[in-house]
Amino acid sequence: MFDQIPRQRPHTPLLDQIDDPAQLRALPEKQLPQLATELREYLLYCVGQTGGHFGAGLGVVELTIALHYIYNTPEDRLVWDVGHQTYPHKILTGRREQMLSMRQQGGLSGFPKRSESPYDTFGVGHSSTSISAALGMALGSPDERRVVAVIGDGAMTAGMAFEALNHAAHTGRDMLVVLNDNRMSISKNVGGLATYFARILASKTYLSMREGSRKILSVIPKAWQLARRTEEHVKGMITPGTLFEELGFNYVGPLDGHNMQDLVHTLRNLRNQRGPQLLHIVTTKGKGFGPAEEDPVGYHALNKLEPEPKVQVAAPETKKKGPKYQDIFGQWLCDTAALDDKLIAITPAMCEGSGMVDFAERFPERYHDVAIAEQHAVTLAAGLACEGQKPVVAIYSTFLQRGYDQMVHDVAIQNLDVTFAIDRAGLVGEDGPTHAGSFDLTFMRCLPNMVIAAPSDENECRQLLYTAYQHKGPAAVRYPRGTGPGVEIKQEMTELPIGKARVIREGASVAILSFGTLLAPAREAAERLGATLVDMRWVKPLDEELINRLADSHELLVTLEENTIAGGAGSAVAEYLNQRIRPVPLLQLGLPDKIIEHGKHQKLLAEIGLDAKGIEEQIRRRIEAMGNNNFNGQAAAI
Ligand SMILES: Cc1ncc(C[n+]2csc(CCOP(=O)(O)OP(=O)(O)O)c2C)c(N)n1
Ligand SMILES: CC(=O)[C@@H](O)[C@H](O)COP(=O)(O)O
Ligand SMILES: [Mg+2]
Repeated sequence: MFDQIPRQRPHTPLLDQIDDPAQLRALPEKQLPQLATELREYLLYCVGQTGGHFGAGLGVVELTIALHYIYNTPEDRLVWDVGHQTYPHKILTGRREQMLSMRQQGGLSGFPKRSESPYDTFGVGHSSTSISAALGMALGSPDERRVVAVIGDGAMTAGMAFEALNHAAHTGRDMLVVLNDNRMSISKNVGGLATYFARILASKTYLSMREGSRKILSVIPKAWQLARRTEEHVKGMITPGTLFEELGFNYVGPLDGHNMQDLVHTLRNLRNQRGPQLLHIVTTKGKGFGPAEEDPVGYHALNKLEPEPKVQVAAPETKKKGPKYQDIFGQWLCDTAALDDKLIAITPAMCEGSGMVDFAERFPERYHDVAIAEQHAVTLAAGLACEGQKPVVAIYSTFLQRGYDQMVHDVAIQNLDVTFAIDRAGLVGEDGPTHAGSFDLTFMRCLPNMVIAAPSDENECRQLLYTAYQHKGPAAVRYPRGTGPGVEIKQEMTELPIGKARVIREGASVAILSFGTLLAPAREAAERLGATLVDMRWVKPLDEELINRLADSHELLVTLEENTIAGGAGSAVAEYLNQRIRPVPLLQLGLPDKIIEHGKHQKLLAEIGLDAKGIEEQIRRRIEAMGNNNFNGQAAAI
């Protein structure tokens, strides 16, 4: 057990010999526990240096070694669910010396990524895709290939996982699903499935008998079939794997997921079993690092350790960071719930990240963590709205993609009073493209009945959340990961006019129409260009009266959004301008139509021209392209 995160690279002589799993498979089995110790210590050191996902990887150190030891990876396919637990996998598959580049621009992705390694068989990041992908690989491969999906108890709560289990059983294809049950999602895992798993683990009779039989089994593999027949006779008494058995899987478990010998022997047996197999292992999230075992929520992810101070110096007065947008939402939620008992808040397993811990504690009867079930979260809200409640769905932009049909079919078409608080809108930095909220303005803007707000700062976020909540119909407010520019937040909540923008500065020739939090860099660019600057506030409905006025009095309109340009807020303005008799040149700035890899958020924005300098430069290039003689405006002269 480690209780400190090593700040110097630990001595790992055995691990240093493993540059690929073939070298791992050449080790005598008795050396595997030592390898696990070294791998765990190296993982602690690396994540201490870089930050990133932490507890989940510690929990699968033994499993990762056993899987690569028994399966002929990458020929045999190993598909990880979510993928936040794959740092040990990356270390063992040739990337040990690249780990200090984790989640940095140009460095390793924090999730499996096909372009990064042949051992990363499937790109993940969103949960519950592993069984589907693994089955697809199995059906698309020669029979002799073995395919394994590793899915957590949290990811197993998503409907998609059961869609895949259902089909896998139908096909009867040989495959293994390893259910890594640590009783944790990011928060504690919730729901009937979690309770069911807990009952299995608590069934002492089952465990002692199975433990006993497995002890025999592990040394006499041939007895495996005999014991299974024996077990059939007692199955009536004990129902640990019933759920999966009834779905057509052969259930094996629960197994101690940190017992290397059991894992190796059981996987060796299972590798040769025909048909769909499910191995249920029990692990501890954060295993081997005391503080993470004690606080698996807090150690789900880790910021990189501050370098140890050479000498104790008073920390310089650094600018106090403002609150995170998630906490502005959480505060608004509690304040509004105190005023309106019809408010019910829903999160699909992202309580902490959505800023809802306080709300959950203060209003437990009006708080629903529905587990990893975004589709259900949205339609649950629709059902609540049918009964006159005022549900608020707190959801990351990227995860809302999973509940889009429900947003269309169950909320927008029925014009139900559901408020969507959409966090992580825009680029999210180190989590990369699987987690970026790049598309929500595009996929929501086309829905009838929706109103969509894009606040530009912390106070606007609070006021627009209040306004959207008061609106009697489907309403969305999208805001980014992290903190804002640090404006004063008015406690008083005011209902703002829907579809009305606010002019920030009057200029000439160029008018910048900013949608959301890029208003800060836009302000700098506008001042340098002498341009008009507008905080549009609403993507839908647009402030058409103002757009007309600006189009009549400026030579170039510029839209700005941290959403894909394709179909985004700027496209809404373009569609509106197309109706005018006198056209006006329009420049749409936003996320380009390409995958933007992981890296520091501000650096990524600068690279795509969405920092102040880039915005100004893109506008100047457009002015030049218009031909300065056609452009009499002041901006051309600067
Ligand atoms: C569709 C989707 N929703 C939410 C998340 C956020 N998320 C990342 S990890 C995680 C918990 C996963 O729990 P589990 O599968 O049990 O893995 P563990 O962290 O316990 O190893 C969640 C909710 C996600 N990645 N994908
Ligand atoms: C793996 C996963 O999907 C979550 O852990 C996600 O990375 C959380 O993102 P935030 O750090 O923005 O809450
Ligand atoms: Mg879990």
